[in-house]
Amino acid sequence: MTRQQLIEHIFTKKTFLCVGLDTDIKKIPQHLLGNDDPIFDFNKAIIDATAKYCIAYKPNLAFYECMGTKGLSAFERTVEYLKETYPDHLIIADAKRGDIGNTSAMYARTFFDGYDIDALTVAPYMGEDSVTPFLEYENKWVILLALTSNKGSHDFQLTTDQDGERLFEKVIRKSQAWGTPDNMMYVVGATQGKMFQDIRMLAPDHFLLVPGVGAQGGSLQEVCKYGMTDDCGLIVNSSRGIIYASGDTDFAQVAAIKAMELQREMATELDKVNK
Ligand SMILES: O=C(O)c1cc(=O)[nH]c(=O)n1[C@@H]1O[C@H](COP(=O)(O)O)[C@@H](O)[C@H]1O
Repeated sequence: MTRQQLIEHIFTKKTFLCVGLDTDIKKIPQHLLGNDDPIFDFNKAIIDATAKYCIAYKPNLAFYECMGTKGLSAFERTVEYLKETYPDHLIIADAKRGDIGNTSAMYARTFFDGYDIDALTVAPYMGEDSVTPFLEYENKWVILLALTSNKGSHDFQLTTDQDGERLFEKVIRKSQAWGTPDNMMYVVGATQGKMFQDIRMLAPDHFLLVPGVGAQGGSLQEVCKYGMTDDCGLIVNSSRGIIYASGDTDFAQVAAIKAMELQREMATELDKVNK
């Protein structure tokens, strides 16, 4: 999906919501557990219920890989279902990959050739040659970790070098020589509040993938106030806050309500942008 297509979907549907498919067999409703593929059935119901309120889905690979071949098969079926039924939705594989160049090339082949997924989260800390193999694919996106939502983001990302530059700033500054706003986004946690201002000074045009609203307590209003651009420039993810809002037979309806609530707030924010 191109940047222009992504922007069009956002302004047409009046949403920049990404629903996180962090599907945990221990958390899905009991009544699905007797099915042949409960993880896929759960995902399908969530997708059908929320598709009109979002522009992206983000399955996190950890939740599938921990179940071995069954989990990977559920992941593959979910991706196939999305591509067949909702081809306009961006699919983000949240795998946080990155390794020496020839190994990164294998990860890129897996996600961009094999699964034909639109976007992949990538860790930047092994440097340029660990990231560039992912950038060789047309109309695919690398989403580089910049300033994450968790407490541990203070351990390294917020530390300063002798010139006063923070590590996340160095990541954003240097990586702009590798990719462009047409093929690279940055992860910035919704919990980072005013830090979005600093990010926008360095990356005024890049899309930001913003996890951390809902279960982690980040504020959508604050993210929009400091991070939104004329092109929106934001994809805001919520996983647990939507998919586990009910643990009962009504889980999909309740997920739809939660997604709709976020979509309405997003529509209000998008109305403030001159487009
Ligand atoms: O890369 C990510 O998506 C990510 C980065 C980050 O800084 N924080 C973060 O929570 N995530 C992911 O975003 C999702 C957040 O899930 P919830 O907290 O349940 O909405 C999980 O899949 C996390 O792995």
